[in-house]
Amino acid sequence: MTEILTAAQMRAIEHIAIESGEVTGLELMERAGKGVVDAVFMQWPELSETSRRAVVLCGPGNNGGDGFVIARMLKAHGWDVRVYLLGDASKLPPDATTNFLRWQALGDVETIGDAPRLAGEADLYVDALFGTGLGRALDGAVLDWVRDRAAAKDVGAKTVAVDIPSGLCSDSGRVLGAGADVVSAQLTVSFHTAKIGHYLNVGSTTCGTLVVADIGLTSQSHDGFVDIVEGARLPSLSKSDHGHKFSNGHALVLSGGANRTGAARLAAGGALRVGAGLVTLGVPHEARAEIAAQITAVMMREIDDVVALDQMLDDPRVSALCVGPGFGLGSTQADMVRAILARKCATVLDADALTLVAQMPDMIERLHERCVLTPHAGEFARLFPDIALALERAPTSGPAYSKVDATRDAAARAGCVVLFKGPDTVIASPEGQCSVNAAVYASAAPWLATAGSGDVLAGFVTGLMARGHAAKPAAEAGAWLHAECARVFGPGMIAEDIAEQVPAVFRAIGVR
Ligand SMILES: NC(=O)C1=CN([C@@H]2O[C@H](COP(=O)(O)OP(=O)(O)OC[C@H]3O[C@@H](n4cnc5c(N)ncnc54)[C@H](OP(=O)(O)O)[C@@H]3O)[C@@H](O)[C@H]2O)[C@@H](O)CC1
Ligand SMILES: Nc1ncnc2c1ncn2[C@@H]1O[C@H](COP(=O)(O)OP(=O)(O)O)[C@@H](O)[C@H]1O
Ligand SMILES: [K+]
Repeated sequence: MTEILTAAQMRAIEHIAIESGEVTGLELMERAGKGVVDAVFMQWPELSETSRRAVVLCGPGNNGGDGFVIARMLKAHGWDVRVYLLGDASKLPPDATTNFLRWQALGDVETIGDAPRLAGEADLYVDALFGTGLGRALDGAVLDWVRDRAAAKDVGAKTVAVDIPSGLCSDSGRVLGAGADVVSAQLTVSFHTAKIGHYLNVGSTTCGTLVVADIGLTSQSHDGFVDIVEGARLPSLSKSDHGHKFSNGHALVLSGGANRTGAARLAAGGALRVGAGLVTLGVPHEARAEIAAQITAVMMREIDDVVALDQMLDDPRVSALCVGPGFGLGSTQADMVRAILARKCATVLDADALTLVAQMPDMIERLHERCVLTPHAGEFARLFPDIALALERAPTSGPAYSKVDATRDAAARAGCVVLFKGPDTVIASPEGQCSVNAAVYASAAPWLATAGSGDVLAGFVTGLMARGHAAKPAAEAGAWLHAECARVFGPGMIAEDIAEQVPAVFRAIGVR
């Protein structure tokens, strides 16, 4: 998996490289500037054909230093470049000072308040105001500029953000301050590796296209780093040539009563498609006929109460459970969730099961390391109201509390894996290992926003756990497959279509 970093982790990597003598800060800044200019010409080849007008906004730190490098390089391409500085040049950090002086030998530096902002005033705006060092909300002349640019309706102009759009917190993808004031970029060029904030919250909608420029730093993996889930790096999902159905696991999906069995059927279909050897729907008596009419390969067993459930769970071949989709919120359902948790079996808790856990104070303690909770934002807020509040409160300073922080805190409290859904799905283990399944940028999967798609995801994760995958890898693989199925199907997809795409997705990633 590819790591994404916090600002502090990036600074540490840079520090180690500089201290070891492998590279100087000035060399890194030069490569960063070149990375941005190369990416601009790659993204907009028409800009390299004739000379253009660039407006470069430089901040008081090293992000501003990158801006001076970019200004110099664009000038070398024959561009008309105007540079605007926020703050006092004498207070720039050393490498930024060097590049400020290099630029000064070529052109003027004006103050930020004078920076052009109206329609037609520039072909390219370079946002080198703040990068990983943003510490508080935009204000003063920068805020005015950002608001004026947003209002300018300047269709021809392009904006490239250096490292991250200014105003966006690089650890959380949240805009600092109570408003939504952030530079809106069509292209963002980050360095070495993407930052967590490029993927979470509004990060992906603010950055435009995200390009990561290699600046020659070596990767330094660390246990605490957050990963992006990638199809090419999933655990093997192939079936053994010599297996039989039971060796691929038996998943039990509990259904609700008559007229609300669709969710459990979607989950069961998902579990079967990802390769569980058998899938049984546990069905209350009143829903038997309804379900029987609508299943074929999925099996059915009547389960009306805890006694019947316990009998089923006495079969050691049942290797994973899914409870929650369309399940109901009555006392029988609550007792069944308790009975399931007592078994310490691989279990996905979704939808109504999450609401039951949130309603019963004793339930959270019963969760265990083989459980996966799959809340959307509303369910998350019911389960972990204080954590959700911290995530909703407008951040006044950076780094802001992020969805990664929230999911890690929730997993630690619950003592199990939490998969916090959304285009930026975050998966965390109680030990703090964390990954993001990012259905954004080129991997966007907007058609997943459809009724029942979460039920299919719960089924995918259950099926993978039934096959023997541990909770976190199953959650990661399930989330990735879910989004990839939606990408393969494309527009017009409904929940029933998701699992149908599994064969194509499996073939594409070499599963056999
Ligand atoms: N790491 C690497 O390997 C490489 C890093 N590189 C580049 O360095 C960038 C990081 O540089 P950085 O650490 O100097 O931080 P940066 O984002 O320039 O801002 C800090 C300054 O802004 C100020 N400030 C903050 N918020 C503010 C606000 N709202 N309003 C007003 N002021 C505010 C803050 O002031 P203070 O909070 O201290 O008062 C401080 O002066 C990184 O994003 C990348 O572009 C590349 O060159 C190559 C390799
Ligand atoms: N815009 C989107 N882009 C990518 N994935 C999305 C988007 N909207 C929703 N999803 C995914 O779709 C699923 C929806 O689940 P959920 O909210 O539980 O819906 P339901 O209860 O209708 O099944 C989650 O896996 C979520 O991550
Ligand atoms: K920036």
